Amino acid sequence: MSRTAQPWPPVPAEPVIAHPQAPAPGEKLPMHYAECFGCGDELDGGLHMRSTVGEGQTVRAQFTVTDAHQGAPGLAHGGLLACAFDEALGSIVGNLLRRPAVTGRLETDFRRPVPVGSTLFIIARLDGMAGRKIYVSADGHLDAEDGPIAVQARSLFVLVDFDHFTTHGHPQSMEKIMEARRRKPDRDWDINP
Ligand SMILES: CCCCC/C=C\C/C=C\C/C=C\C/C=C\CCCC(=O)SCCNC(=O)CCNC(=O)[C@H](O)C(C)(C)COP(=O)(O)OP(=O)(O)OC[C@H]1O[C@@H](n2cnc3c(N)ncnc32)[C@H](O)[C@@H]1OP(=O)(O)O
Repeated sequence: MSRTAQPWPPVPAEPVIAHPQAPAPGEKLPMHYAECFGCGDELDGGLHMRSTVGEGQTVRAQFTVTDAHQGAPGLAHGGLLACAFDEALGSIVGNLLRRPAVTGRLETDFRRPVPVGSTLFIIARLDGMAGRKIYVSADGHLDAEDGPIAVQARSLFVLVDFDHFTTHGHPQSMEKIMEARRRKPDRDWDINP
């Protein structure tokens, strides 16, 4: 149970309808961009997270805390934990809706210390949708899928179209992700919703 007093979603929301070609439960999800700090395989210092679709519109992700992730001695830095949740929540939105979206708001409750060497088993879910706003949340269980909850997060993602990335990002980065999409057209996303 969250310690946050506000209801969730904070506005009247409809159930989120997953894309008809969304990956099925059990499917492992690919990285969405090789230079993504959360999932990319080209950044030595990245989190290298991978996720899998779970039952009932959920995504499961794991994040193992190393010495490189410390804030307090021997404990994970809270900002990095928030990043791991942003990744898991972005993954559920991007992969189950197959539409581009960005994080508008992310709130975290840190309920237990997360030591170096431990693994957070994150389960993310789609909570509701209101226009372009997608509400999602996640629990992070310590060291096992049924371990105690150490971190919880709630987030608002806002659907955007691809112009968002061409307008605000770097053209060469966008070309890189578009090339990867061309190589796997079955994994293409719906754009310009
Ligand atoms: C990241 C994807 C890369 C490209 C790949 C494409 C597809 C992805 C597919 C798979 C992805 C798989 C994994 C992804 C993993 C990780 C993802 C990480 C995601 C990030 O790490 S991403 C970086 C951080 N993120 C930003 O860099 C956003 C900066 N920001 C903006 O770009 C604008 O701010 C924007 C676009 C958010 C909204 O701007 P806008 O002009 O389009 O729309 P507007 O302002 O009208 O907001 C519309 C409605 O949302 C409400 N709203 C907005 N913000 C709110 C807030 N904070 N609190 C409460 N409500 C809020 C408004 O109140 C309004 O509500 P209403 O409609 O009811 O009036």
